[in-house]
Amino acid sequence: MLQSSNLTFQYKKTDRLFRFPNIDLKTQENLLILGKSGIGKTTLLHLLAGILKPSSGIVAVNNVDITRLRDNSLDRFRGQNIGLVFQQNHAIQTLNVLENLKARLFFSYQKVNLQKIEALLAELDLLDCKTSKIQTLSEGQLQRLGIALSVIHEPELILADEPTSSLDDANCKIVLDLLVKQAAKTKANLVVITHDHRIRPYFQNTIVL
Ligand SMILES: Nc1ncnc2c1ncn2[C@@H]1O[C@H](COP(=O)(O)OP(=O)(O)OP(=O)(O)O)[C@@H](O)[C@H]1O
Repeated sequence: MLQSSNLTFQYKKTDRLFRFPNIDLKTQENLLILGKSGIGKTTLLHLLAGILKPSSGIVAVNNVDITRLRDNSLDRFRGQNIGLVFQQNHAIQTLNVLENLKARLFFSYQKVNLQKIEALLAELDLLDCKTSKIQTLSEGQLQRLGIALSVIHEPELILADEPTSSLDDANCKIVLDLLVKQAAKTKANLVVITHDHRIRPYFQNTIVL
């Protein structure tokens, strides 16, 4: 469950104060946040992930107000409860696909379960490249690895930043289907921010910033 209320944010040395609409998602509900470039979508996503601290307001993930957590507790909470899908690939280049997923579980304070990793890789059509180095993967494989890294630890909340904007219609559908399916499997809230209106039909809730 994700809630935010009265969220405002101001970057240091700037005048602009962002005010964001309240969010209240029940278990398994998903949310699409739409808005034009520069409106503050990534800023809001970073507030929901606890990467930025708001100037005011709260963000509660599974009833924990993450704005009140101190650095170590916040890192730990985020590692265990939040999965982030970035536009750019965030895999560790010196590790192969399997090692990246093992590392992700390790940093989430979870036991490394090879069967679980391989099952997810098979679902995302990545099993054949489990020992491949990151720099040898195709764009599509990298994208699917990004999804694998964001869900392997079965987070309560999956946050995705523009996961489809550079994709053609066929790949856009593949990525969205995977995200929605993975979120449903672990009963997670899925929040996607984008300016890509093609993905609107996938979502129960939409906020336009
Ligand atoms: N670290 C920062 N310091 C000062 N201003 C910033 C910082 N990061 C972002 N901004 C400004 O805040 C505004 C909102 O940025 P943000 O990245 O949240 O927008 P966005 O809606 O995600 O845009 P886009 O769709 O282009 O990625 C922009 O005007 C940006 O220049």
